[in-house]
Amino acid sequence: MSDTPKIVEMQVIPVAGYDSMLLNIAGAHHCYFTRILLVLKDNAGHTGVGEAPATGVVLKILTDAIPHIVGQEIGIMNQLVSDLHKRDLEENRQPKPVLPGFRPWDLERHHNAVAVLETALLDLMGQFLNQPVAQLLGPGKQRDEVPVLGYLFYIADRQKTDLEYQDGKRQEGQHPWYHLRHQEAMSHDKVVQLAEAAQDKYGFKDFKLKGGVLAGEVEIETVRALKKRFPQARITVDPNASWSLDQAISLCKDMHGILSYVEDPCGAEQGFSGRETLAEFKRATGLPVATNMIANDWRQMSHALQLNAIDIPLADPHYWSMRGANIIGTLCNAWGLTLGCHSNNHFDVSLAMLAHLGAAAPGEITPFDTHWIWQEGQHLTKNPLQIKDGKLALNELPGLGVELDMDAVGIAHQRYNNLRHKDRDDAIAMQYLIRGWAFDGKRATLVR
Ligand SMILES: O=C([O-])C(=O)C[C@H](O)[C@@H](O)C(=O)[O-]
Ligand SMILES: [Mg+2]
Repeated sequence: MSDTPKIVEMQVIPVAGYDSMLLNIAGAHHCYFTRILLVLKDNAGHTGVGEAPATGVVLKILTDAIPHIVGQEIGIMNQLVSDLHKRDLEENRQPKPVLPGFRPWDLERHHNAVAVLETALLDLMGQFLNQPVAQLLGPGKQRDEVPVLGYLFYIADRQKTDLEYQDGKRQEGQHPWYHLRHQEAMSHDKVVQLAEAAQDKYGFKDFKLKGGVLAGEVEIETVRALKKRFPQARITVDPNASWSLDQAISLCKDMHGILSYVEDPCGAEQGFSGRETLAEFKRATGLPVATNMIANDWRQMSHALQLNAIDIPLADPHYWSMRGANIIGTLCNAWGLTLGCHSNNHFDVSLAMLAHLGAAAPGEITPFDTHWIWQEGQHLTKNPLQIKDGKLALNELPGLGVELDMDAVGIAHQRYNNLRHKDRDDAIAMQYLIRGWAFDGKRATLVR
């Protein structure tokens, strides 16, 4: 009946890259971060790719899916994606226990497999139709360039560990960013210095500070220092819901004109859900609220919207999926909200995913999060997109516009295979700084 290319091969390739000792509520980033590449080949000679965070669960779901995908036509991509979604739902039907070690990204895991399959299929479909993925989403391509923000972290002293962090040794003619991103940065001045280097290298107009690390008052001072140095910038802080509602209100109520919006300042407490406390925070401070913690699927989103708890959903295509996140963008545009995008450490396939998502978002968007500046230089594709002038510009190619560099993929895959800990666990590096350190979503990482 139909005549679209058939999928002839599906590969699930876990890969690892280097990271800096970035601090967040869950601890310190390990010297390695891990991702999964999903690679589909069709009988028209095209290769479709997607990237997702690497976890054993997602690897298994994808590997189990191979016999269901190979041999199918890309023309039934919607059905292939929804069948995986249904199988995924079956597996996740049992309510998940909320464990004491439950970290922000644990919420998202089981959606990653569906999202990465959809991305690789969209990439194939785009190549078949000779159109960029952005043209296949919702209203089609709305812009050629997508604004991204400078995502800043406090950085711990890697020399207190025996882990294999890169030292970022200064090299003749190299931009200072490549050195600074590996060095300790725990003071306001050091974070401002990081922002200056990132701004100089990538042209950022806006910044986000990852909080939940030091006392809230100290983090707010860092925000003030950033705003003083970059008065035109939109600045936000994200303590990943570690502040109490009262604390969040008292820290932020006088920050109008300094904080443009606040990301997950507080969360569930005393019998109230995070959606309820964010709604109260918004009413009490009048500051716009962004989230990647309490509106991560349609049911959560409906509660968040009914409570008027959020202004900026950070719709990450790695768990909303490209099309799901695009629908959030459409909803934002129609309802007076603003689309943003969450990220985790990622390679350059994900960078292209963010670019296409942003390019297809109708209306105004807030600059997207991306961790790419911490990884830039470790590409897995030929000619990765560049952040210039604080923006990601789409290339002219169809699909996602990426071509894997299989030598680089092979090295990153070998690196993954050699790892003892393959799933993200920020407690490992953190325990070098504080013996026996354990995650507590309500206590800043270093306030122990
Ligand atoms: O906005 C966020 O919550 C994030 O970017 C989540 C990430 O996992 C971040 O906390 C990190 O990289 O440590
Ligand atoms: Mg966040």
